[in-house]
Amino acid sequence: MDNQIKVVIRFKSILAFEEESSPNWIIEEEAITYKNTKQDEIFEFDVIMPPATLQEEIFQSIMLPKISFFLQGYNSAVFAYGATSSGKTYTILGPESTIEQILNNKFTIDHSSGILPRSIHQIGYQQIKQQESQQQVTLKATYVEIYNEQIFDLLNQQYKTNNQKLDLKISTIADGPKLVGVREVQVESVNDLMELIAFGSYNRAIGATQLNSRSSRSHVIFTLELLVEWKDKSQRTSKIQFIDLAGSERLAKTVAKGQLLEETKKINQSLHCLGHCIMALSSRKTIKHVPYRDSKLTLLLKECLGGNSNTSFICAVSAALEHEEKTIQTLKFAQRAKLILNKVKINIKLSYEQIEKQMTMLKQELQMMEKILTTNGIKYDKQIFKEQNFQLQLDQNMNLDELKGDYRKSKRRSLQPSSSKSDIKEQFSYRFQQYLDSQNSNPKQNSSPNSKRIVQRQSGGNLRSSLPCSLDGSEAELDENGEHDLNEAQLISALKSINETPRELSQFVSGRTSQVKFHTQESQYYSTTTNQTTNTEQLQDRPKKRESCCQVF
Ligand SMILES: Nc1ncnc2c1ncn2[C@@H]1O[C@H](COP(=O)(O)OP(=O)(O)OP(=O)(O)O)[C@@H](O)[C@H]1O
Repeated sequence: MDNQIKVVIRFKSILAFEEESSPNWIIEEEAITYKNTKQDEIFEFDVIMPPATLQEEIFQSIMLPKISFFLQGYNSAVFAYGATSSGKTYTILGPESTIEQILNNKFTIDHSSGILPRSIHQIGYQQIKQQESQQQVTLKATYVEIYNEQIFDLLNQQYKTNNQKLDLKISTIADGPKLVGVREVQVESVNDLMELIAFGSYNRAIGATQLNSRSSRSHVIFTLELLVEWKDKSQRTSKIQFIDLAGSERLAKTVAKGQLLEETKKINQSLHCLGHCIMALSSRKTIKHVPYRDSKLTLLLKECLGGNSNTSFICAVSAALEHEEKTIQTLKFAQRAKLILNKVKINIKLSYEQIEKQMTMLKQELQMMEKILTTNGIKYDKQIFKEQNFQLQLDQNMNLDELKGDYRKSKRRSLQPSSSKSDIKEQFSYRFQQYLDSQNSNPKQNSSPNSKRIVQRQSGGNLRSSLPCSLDGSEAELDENGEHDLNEAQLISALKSINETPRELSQFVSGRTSQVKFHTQESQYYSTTTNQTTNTEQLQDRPKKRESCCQVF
C-alpha cells in the first residue's frame, strides 16, 4: 500500500540563554508563515507542533500508530532532522540526564521523556508475549552510529578500547540492506531495552570526547526487530527504527582545509546524500536514479526512503531570531521529504506448504478468469495468461529460494522478464466491462436461457440499482426473504458495481456462483464460512454505507 512520508515540524522551546523569539514566524495548525520583506513564505505540513508542545503529545500523535503497525508486522521508522541544538536528541531520548538516570536505575517516564523510552515502555515485551501467546516471539535490538562514513556498533563490548576497528559493512544481498556482524541483543523486558540504550549512549558519549563533539556530527540508529514464528514455520518480521541525525547546518558552515576538509566532506556525505535521495524521490518526474549507494546512511536506511516502511520525519526547528536561516533550511528540506511515497507491506514469510497452497489458489484464479472470458466468447490475449502462469511459477520459486535463505538465487530470478500482474487484471476487467456493456446495449441478443439481461449500472447508484434482472428481461422480483439467486454474470455485474477487483471477483465467482444470494435492506457486507477460501477481511473492511449486501454461502 502506498504510504506518504509524514512530516512533523517541532518548534523547540525558546531557552533562557537564546535570543527572544523571532517576530517573523506565524505558527498555525497546518501552516507556518515566514514574514519576509519581499514576500511571505508559507510552509504547509501534516502536523506542526508549536514550542509549548509536550513530549507526551508528540509520542501520542506520531509513535502510537507506528507501534501498532510494528506489532502487526509492518516496518516503521522515525527520523529526527534539524540543525545542531534544535532539539533532535531531546525529542528522541529526552534531556541529557536520561542516560545517567538509566545507568543509576533511577529512570522513570516523566514529562521530559522522549519518544524512544516511551515507545519501549509501550511495546513492553511482556505485552507482546501475551498477545502472541500461541507463537514464539523474539525481540532483538541493535544500536549503531555512523560517523565519518564508518559504522560503529554502540552495543559492542569492545567499543571503548577499539572503536576505530569496528567499522561494520552493509550487505545488500539479503531482503533489504543488513549490517554484517552487528551485535543483535535479544531482549526480554523493558529494563533490558533501557539498559541497552544507556550502554550504547554511554559508548557514544565516550566517542564524542575522543573525537571532538562527535555526537553532533554523527547519526545514530536504534532498531528493534520483532520476529513471530508459528508452529508451521511461517514467520512475521517487523522493525521499528529511531534515527537521530547529525546537525544539518554543518553542511554549509564548516570551513576546513586539507585533511580536515576531507574528513568534513565524509561527515557531511551522508546528509548530502540524504538530501539528494530525497530530492530524487520527491521529484514529480519519473524517478530514474536514487543515489542510495553514495552514503552508508542512505544505503542502510534505503527501505525507509521510498521503500517498505511507514516513515516519519520530525524536523526540529527553533523560532528564535538567531536561528531563522537554519529554520528556513530545515522547512525547505521538510517540504521535499513530505512528497515521498513509500510502499508498505506486511512482512510475512510463508512456510513451504503455505506457499504451495497460495500458488495453487492463484493458478486456479487465473484459470477461472480465463474460463470466464472463454465461455462468454470474449476476445483476449492468450499470451498474457501464459506469461502470468510462468510468472507465478517464478514467484513460487523465488519465495522458496528466500525461504532457504538463498537471496542471490532469488534476486537472479526476479531479474527475469515478467508480465505485469496489473496488465492481466486490467485486461480481464476491460474485456469484461466491454462484454457487460454490449449485453446492456443489445438486450435482445441475450435471450438464450442461460444469458440474463444486465441492468445498466448507474454511477453513484447503490448495489440494488445495478442488480441483474430475471430471465424474461423484466425487473427481478425478490422473494419474501429479500433474496434472489444470481448466476455468474449477474454476480460479476453486482460485484463490479461495488468496485471489486478482478482477483476478488474470480475468488468469489470461483465454484460458488450458484450459491450466491443477494440481500437487500442490510447495512453491511457479510461473508460466512465456505468450503473455499473467502476473502473475509477484504469484505469486512469495506465501507458500511451501502444499503444492500452480498452474502456468500
Ligand atoms: N523542547 C525542548 N524543551 C526543553 N529543552 C529542550 C527542548 N528541545 C531541546 N532542548 C534542550 O536544548 C539542548 C539542545 O537540544 P538537543 O541536544 O536535543 O539538540 P540536537 O538537535 O540533538 O543537537 P545535536 O545536533 O548537537 O545532537 C539540550 O539541552 C536540550 O535538553
